[in-house]
Amino acid sequence: MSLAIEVTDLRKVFTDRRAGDIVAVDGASFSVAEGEFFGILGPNGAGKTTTLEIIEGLQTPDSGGVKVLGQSPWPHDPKLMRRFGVQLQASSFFPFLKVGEQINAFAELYGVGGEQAAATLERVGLTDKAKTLTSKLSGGQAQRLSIACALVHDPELLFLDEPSGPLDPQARRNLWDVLRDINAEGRTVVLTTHYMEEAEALCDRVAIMDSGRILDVDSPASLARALDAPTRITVAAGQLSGEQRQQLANAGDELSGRNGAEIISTRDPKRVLTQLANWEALEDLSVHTANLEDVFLALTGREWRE
Ligand SMILES: Nc1ncnc2c1ncn2[C@@H]1O[C@H](COP(=O)(O)OP(=O)(O)OP(=O)(O)O)[C@@H](O)[C@H]1O
Repeated sequence: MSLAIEVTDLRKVFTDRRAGDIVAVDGASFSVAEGEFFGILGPNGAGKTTTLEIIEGLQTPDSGGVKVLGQSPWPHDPKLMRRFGVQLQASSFFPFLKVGEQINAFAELYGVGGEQAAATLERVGLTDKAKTLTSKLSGGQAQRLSIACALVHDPELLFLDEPSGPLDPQARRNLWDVLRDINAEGRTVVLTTHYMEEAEALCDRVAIMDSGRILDVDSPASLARALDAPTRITVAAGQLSGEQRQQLANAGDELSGRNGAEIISTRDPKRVLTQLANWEALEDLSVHTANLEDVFLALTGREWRE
């Protein structure tokens, strides 16, 4: 397996006149395989952007090492920089340029022809917006244009910082489809996010970051499985008789109640679901298996807040 990125014991401290030293990145190490969809997931201020910008060569670390496609990102090597794309914030577009002009400007910057610019616009579904001013795009369209600009020179590796930050759920899902396709073409994609759902939906592996540290790295499913947490089955309260509740407890299930709901924590969800169906106690049924939120809670002792 070839590595697209290797990060070793990275550390970056900012000195703030008021707050003093802020350790933004505190000994972070991880690697990303070629072709992988990799996420850095963490709450606000975790150090995600700083880590990403160091990898991109936009910031230098105080200590530690980074290799991108086998090379250090500093000092800048134009040959290396051509091999990756960095999604700029949509707000950094020139507001008086039309969509087509904006992507052509990027294409020219990279010495890429207009045909490739048009194909990239098509790729993100913006061909019919080529003559629209960038300032008139919706949030989702602007995000897709910023991805097109980062892709126009056909890079092997794409970096995205909070790509779906301001988007509504539908626009976010459209963007996820675009990102999945980009990764399916064989490109490595690295993104930062504070949306658990986004990390779960897109990433092969996720680095969970908090207070500058990488707490764990694995696939979302493996991280959740490692918790070995019971499945929580919830139904509306008042549907189970005392005898039925006792039967569940005798089988080792834990019962609790909250907000008019009966919560059954079990190691044997199949049996419990069969029992509930037999007892016709399925009103407001929901089944919760451990997810990244539970992983974060287990790793930090804090609830996840988006
Ligand atoms: N240039 C800077 N000067 C001083 N402090 C900084 C600077 N850049 C980042 N920080 C601080 O470093 C810490 C990590 O910031 P960073 O932006 O990397 O986190 P993040 O996980 O990307 O958060 P967010 O999702 O809010 O962008 C924060 O406490 C932030 O305030």
